Amino acid sequence: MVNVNNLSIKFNDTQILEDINFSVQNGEIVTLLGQSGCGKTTILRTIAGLQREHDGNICIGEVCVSSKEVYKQDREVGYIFQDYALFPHLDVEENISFALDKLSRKDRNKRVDELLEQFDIIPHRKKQIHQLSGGQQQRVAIARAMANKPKILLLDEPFANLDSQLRYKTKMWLKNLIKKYNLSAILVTHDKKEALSISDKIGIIHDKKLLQFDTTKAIYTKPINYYVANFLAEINILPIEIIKDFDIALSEEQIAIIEISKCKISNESSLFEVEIIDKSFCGEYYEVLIKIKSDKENKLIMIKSSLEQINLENKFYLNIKKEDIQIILK
Ligand SMILES: Nc1ncnc2c1ncn2[C@@H]1O[C@H](COP(=O)(O)OP(=O)(O)OP(=O)(O)O)[C@@H](O)[C@H]1O
Repeated sequence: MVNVNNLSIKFNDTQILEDINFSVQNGEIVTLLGQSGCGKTTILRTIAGLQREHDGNICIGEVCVSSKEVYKQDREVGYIFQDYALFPHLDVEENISFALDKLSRKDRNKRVDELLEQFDIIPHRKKQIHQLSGGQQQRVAIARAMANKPKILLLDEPFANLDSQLRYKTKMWLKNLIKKYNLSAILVTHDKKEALSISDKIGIIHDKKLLQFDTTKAIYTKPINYYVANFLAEINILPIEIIKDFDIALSEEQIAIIEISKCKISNESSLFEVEIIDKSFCGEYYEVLIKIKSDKENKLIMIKSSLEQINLENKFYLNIKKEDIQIILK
């Protein structure tokens, strides 16, 4: 289990992270999501003991490891770097055994053999790193990170260098590995689909703060504000015209949103006759920008539609359900 308590970090007087709090249970996968440069990697580095200057505390299991007191080699953390950080001058076997320098030669060889077998890389044991595919390099990096049987696995953009087929397989494989060994895993990505599909919990970082930290389902269905909602889902902000007609009351701080997938157009009459402003062919569907004809704000609404069932010569309408509308903070 990992607890991050009141973590704040400055680089050269610039505040990067402020008062970050979250915890990861054993067997749990937590993903930190946020735009490039928001501080995700810095959090992983701090937990691993690589970023030593910080305020606040990191606890691993029962032990609170202020970075200066418990060094990285004693933290029981396996870190898989974004570029894998394998040693190019060492072969696969040597890369893995590098992490096991505290063991006797006999025990080290035994553990390397176990890892090569477990991660299905026996045929590659004598290969140099440049002779491996991206997927094989990643397995070597994970084998090295797992060599000392860590309690915590930190993964920085683990799928970034893999093609889409391999991404899917690796995601399932990694999820099973984390659950099998009951690890606390923290994953960093800026890919929201990846985060939703692999995580038990998600944290959204923005403007130095952890805006929301919750189970995947809760954060998706009950985002605390527009930033979180827009980060995780494809949404429309509804124009006042619609809000009034649905008899929804909004305060100054609130907006009404709806997922793009819940917005349809058809020739079936509704209160909202629409016109098409633009459409783009995207293969399986068109992205269609529409506007409610009577909307004086001229707010554009995005929908995805095959446009097949619609006769665009006739009047057509926006069909949405009141129960699909969410009221959130701006
Ligand atoms: N050692 C350092 N010294 C000074 N600034 C740093 C240092 N490490 C990181 N930063 C800065 O801190 C900010 C956060 O960096 P970090 O790598 O944690 O972001 P990130 O969210 O992981 O980004 P990305 O998604 O692009 O990898 C960036 O502005 C970066 O330039």
